[in-house]
Amino acid sequence: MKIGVVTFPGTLDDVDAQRAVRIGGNEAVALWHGDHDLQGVDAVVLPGGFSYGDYLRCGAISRFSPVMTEVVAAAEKGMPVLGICNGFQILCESHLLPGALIRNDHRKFVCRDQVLRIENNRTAWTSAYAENQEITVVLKNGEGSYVADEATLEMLEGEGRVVARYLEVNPNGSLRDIAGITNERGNVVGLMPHPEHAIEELCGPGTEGLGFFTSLVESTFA
Ligand SMILES: NC(=O)CC[C@H](N)C(=O)O
Repeated sequence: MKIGVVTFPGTLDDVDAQRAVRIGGNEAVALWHGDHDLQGVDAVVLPGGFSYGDYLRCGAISRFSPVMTEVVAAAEKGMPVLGICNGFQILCESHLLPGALIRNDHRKFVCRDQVLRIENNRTAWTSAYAENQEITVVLKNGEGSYVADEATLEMLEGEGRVVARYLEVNPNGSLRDIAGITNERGNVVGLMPHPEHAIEELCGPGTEGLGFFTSLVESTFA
């Protein structure tokens, strides 16, 4: 599959995401924030970083990039989109996912290996995992605390749309330990931790993040 990886001014993890896409058996296509078309890709990854310097709120400016008009339109038609960390923030700002990411409750940037439970393996990006599989990946953010109103949280829980939950430690004050969510259709996933940094034994905490990049090959969304 051809997976586009978008670079915004200030993006940090686009090259790692492209590498993860390739190691996952897909072709990586570099997309730019100013692009007006998606070059025929089958799916898009919005990678982590500090797009537009995190001004206003993380992701608040990127949401208005030309490429996001295309990504939102394609996602609404069912194209798989994965937002990692800053990408998750952009997806919430774009209203492709509900809720928001706000400053960590302890007010410090956090960087650690984080254990997660994959609670929904029926999405385009998580089908390679077993239900409730526990994985360890990297977490690094300043504004990673997931918040939503009670009704939205109940809806997400009731519809099984919590994709991943923090285990052992809640690193940022996210409500209900939420680390990642999906939209109703399961094609759009936002995840605060970074699976693209856990794909090779040589660096990072093992290879348990790779499933996010191999799922699409087998997925019914493909
Ligand atoms: N690793 C990231 O993508 C960081 C996202 C964002 N800049 C934050 O600090 O929360």
